[in-house]
Amino acid sequence: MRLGLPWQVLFSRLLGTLPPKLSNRHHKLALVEAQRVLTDYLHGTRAIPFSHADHIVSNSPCALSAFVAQVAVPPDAAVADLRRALTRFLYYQPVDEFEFFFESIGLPLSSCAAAASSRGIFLSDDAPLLAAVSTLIHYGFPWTKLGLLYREESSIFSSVPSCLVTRLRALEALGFHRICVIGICLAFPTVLTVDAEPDGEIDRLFLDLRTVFVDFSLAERVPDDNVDAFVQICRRIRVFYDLGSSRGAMGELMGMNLRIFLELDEKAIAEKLKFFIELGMEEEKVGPFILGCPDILDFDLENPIIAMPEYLKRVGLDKKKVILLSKSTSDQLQEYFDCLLQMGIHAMNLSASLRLLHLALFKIFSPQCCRCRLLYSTQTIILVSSSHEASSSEACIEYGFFYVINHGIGEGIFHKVFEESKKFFSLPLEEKMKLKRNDAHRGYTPLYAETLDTSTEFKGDPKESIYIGSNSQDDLNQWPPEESLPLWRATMQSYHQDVLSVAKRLASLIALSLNLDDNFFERIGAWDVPTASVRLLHYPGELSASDNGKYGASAHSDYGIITLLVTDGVPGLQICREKDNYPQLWENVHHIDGAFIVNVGDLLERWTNCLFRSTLHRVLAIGKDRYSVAFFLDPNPDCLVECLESCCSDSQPPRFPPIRSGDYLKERLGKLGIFPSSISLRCFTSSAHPPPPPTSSPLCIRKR
Ligand SMILES: O=C(O)CCC(=O)C(=O)O
Ligand SMILES: [Fe+2]
Repeated sequence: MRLGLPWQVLFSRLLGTLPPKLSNRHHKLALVEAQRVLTDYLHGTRAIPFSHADHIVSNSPCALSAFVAQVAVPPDAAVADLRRALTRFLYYQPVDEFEFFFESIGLPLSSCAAAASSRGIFLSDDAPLLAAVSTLIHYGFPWTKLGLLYREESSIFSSVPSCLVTRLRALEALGFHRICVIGICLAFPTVLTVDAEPDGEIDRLFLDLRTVFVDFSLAERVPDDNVDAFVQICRRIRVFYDLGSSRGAMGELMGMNLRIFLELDEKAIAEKLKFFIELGMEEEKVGPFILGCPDILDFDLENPIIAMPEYLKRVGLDKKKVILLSKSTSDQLQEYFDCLLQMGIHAMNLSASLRLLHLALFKIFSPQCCRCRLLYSTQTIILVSSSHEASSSEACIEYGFFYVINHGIGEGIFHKVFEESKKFFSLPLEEKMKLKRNDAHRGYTPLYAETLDTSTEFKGDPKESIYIGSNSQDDLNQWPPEESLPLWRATMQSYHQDVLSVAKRLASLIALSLNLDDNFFERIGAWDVPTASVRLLHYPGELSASDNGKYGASAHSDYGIITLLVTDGVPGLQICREKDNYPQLWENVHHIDGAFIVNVGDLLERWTNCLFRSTLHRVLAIGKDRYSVAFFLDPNPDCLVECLESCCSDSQPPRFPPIRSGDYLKERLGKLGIFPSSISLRCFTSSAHPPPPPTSSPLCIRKR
């Protein structure tokens, strides 16, 4: 039976003071002596291992004070008398050892009372608990943190030690070092309670943690003896799962946002997640959403005051326009604002603008949304299904990169293309080389055969690819033998046809956004000779030592009108918005299932006099196999590319002379050095290409 604490002691604890039995000096002395006496008692009399006894007593100051308070000693007693009195007291009135134990492992008084209610008072009566504690301490768990495990999963302390060891070793086998394992267990105590089932909750959690700590090298960013830092990081990760994110689906997004887990406050992260949940966003989507546009975490969501220009910037207005508007009168501002409202940003009360702003953000992911802008990140989403010319032009101006969803191509089709692509790239090299890229620019390019950034000292990008040109010039294409890949040809032809139609619709939207007719490109004959190609790419995960410092695809901009890219979800694609800045700032382009990542090519940049930006991009080699499928839409070689009237003025004269698309592409591809300069450009399209030639080139009088 447990002995209750005397009421005076309980009362004094509540008040945080002790009965004034001893003078201050004596009280301190008594505490030191009590610590010694109790440690000896627990070890010598109660047979607790010495190091445990020491941890227990030296980490339980409250229980120790309460103990001293019960012992009647004359205020001027000598040390020897003090010791004798304490020892005698213990002899007649044994202490509740659990109270000391729970306090020492970091559990508050209230929880230790509850936890101890069903136990006796002697720790040695609970052999499984002592065995579990020994196992954990022996592994390296800090004594004072064991409470984190007990509070959540007290069953750990009745587990068979060999099971605990097996679970700890299983974590090590996944590539986590010991301190990292301890951090994971302290933040996710359940992992010590059951073995991971394949594809079960714990297995999927490990998958994410492995991606973050090992693949994205988070573990290397933390001193390897700092358990607290690992616990904190894991607790920040856990916030996402506790608030609805799916285990097993978050690793890469988390890996791309290491800053959040290294720096931000756990509570602040939780508040941001809850903010969107309260707005009505599905819990499962909130985590990916925030990690997809992490700037949100730096923004004060609770503060309802936001300046109008700031607001306009955040709803996606071009910065230059905002600066102009900031100089306008408040009436003009209001007028402009009303105009924005009519464009679909919802009727709003200014004081509630922030809330609505986030509603607008949230809508991006809601299926019924009619207008989509992702306001905080590099990403803009356009729905192709209705006319969104305003958004498409802002996306092209601001970033040169944006996403397109609701384009009508089902994920099943992407899946098939990736499946066939993987089959092709896994053929023996000699088979693939039989389809080596021909003069019509169709066929296979092996690893290292191309360097997109010709200025780099590293030659040969570690990627392989195959081009498939338009169906109408099918005779120029090169197909793998039907016996080895029976579905290949039909899959690629049908994909080509589907994406061509999306790309043309997108080009119409772009034309509309430039105040041109939606059939502008048709009218000028840009599509007369179909010059569009699908390019399947494979970046091998295993790289050789000589690949050190190389990018899967080195920095480049694409040549043509637009590129529509889909990836298998493995990260790596990055863009640099200001290529002339030093150091260059590279931003990740995240994967969105089923969305095309679209970027503007150099010819569209020339057409628009640099209003639309052909953004520098590259692919990191992250040591993982990566597959992507690009679709390049270019104008027919005879098409004249000259500055659009709507894009120049007296103050903004044309920056580039008019040029035939074919001549431009020929010049650029010539610089790649992979084609004889005499080849006809009629039959091939542009592709991923090296960075622009030096400004001395007549073809490229770039200003940005
Ligand atoms: O693989 C990717 O994500 C990008 C490929 C690319 O930029 C290109 O082929 O031009
Ligand atoms: Fe590219």
